[in-house]
Amino acid sequence: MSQFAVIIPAAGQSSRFGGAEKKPFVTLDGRPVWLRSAETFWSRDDVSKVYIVVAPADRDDFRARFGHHLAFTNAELVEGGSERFESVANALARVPESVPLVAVHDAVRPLVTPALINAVVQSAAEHGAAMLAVPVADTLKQVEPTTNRITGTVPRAGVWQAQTPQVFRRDWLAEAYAARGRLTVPITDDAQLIEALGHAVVVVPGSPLNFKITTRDDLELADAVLKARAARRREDQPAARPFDDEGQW
Ligand SMILES: Nc1ccn([C@@H]2O[C@H](COP(=O)(O)OP(=O)(O)OP(=O)(O)O)[C@@H](O)[C@H]2O)c(=O)n1
Ligand SMILES: C[C@](O)(CO)[C@H](O)COP(=O)(O)O
Repeated sequence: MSQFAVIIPAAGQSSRFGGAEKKPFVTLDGRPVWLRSAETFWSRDDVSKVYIVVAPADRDDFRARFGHHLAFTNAELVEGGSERFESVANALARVPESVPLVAVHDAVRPLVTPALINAVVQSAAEHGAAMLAVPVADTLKQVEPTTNRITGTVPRAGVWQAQTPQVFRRDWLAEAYAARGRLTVPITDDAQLIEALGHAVVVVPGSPLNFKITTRDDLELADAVLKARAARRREDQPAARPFDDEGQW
């Protein structure tokens, strides 16, 4: 598997999440959300470095609360920007040219699995650019925001919901970010910039369980998934063998 750097943007304002605690820093089944996302990467032999992007206002608090988690890892803190793509750009500037691939993974997608990461990194190594996504399952409606009235139904054939990781050749991503000023539409994911360069981005089937924590309900869902996974692991363990009369197995 190709070596790759990982950018974990965690510098957003969590406005849809609400509350005092930003969503990457809340505890999810005993561990911070951002840590669950980052450790799935930094435990891998094929990861060169993990760049954790944190808002300047959160930096000191992050170091005080979570700095010990970064010890003995290949993680580095990077300053975030006001937009997600600015946060990614700040980290991308730190990735050496010698690193062939860069994965960008939302800090608030803590349920990503090694199998999903393997699949999307393998595809990016073959095609230059790949991302996880799931086909839209619900009917999509266009809604007028001031009246909440439906103004149309969006054809969903061929429509997929983007996830992360999104993985790219480092040179393509650097070129795309250098050219991002030419885009006049909101930039909500990194693949959009690669598409604008004219490179094909390959979609790799993700999982509905690799969802982004956006609202409080998502946190509750993520907690339930983790508890269900833990219960399944306990069930899959061989039953402890009883000792015989002589205390022998
Ligand atoms: N300026 C930003 C905006 C977002 N992010 C990160 O990008 C990921 C996906 O963004 P999103 O879910 O939109 O997070 P927020 O921007 O915090 O959410 P909201 O739009 O509700 O404020 C999150 O891990 C978020 O921390 C970031 O690093 N820098
Ligand atoms: C990158 C992303 O998670 C792909 O679905 C999404 O675009 C992030 O958007 P957000 O508004 O920054 O959450």
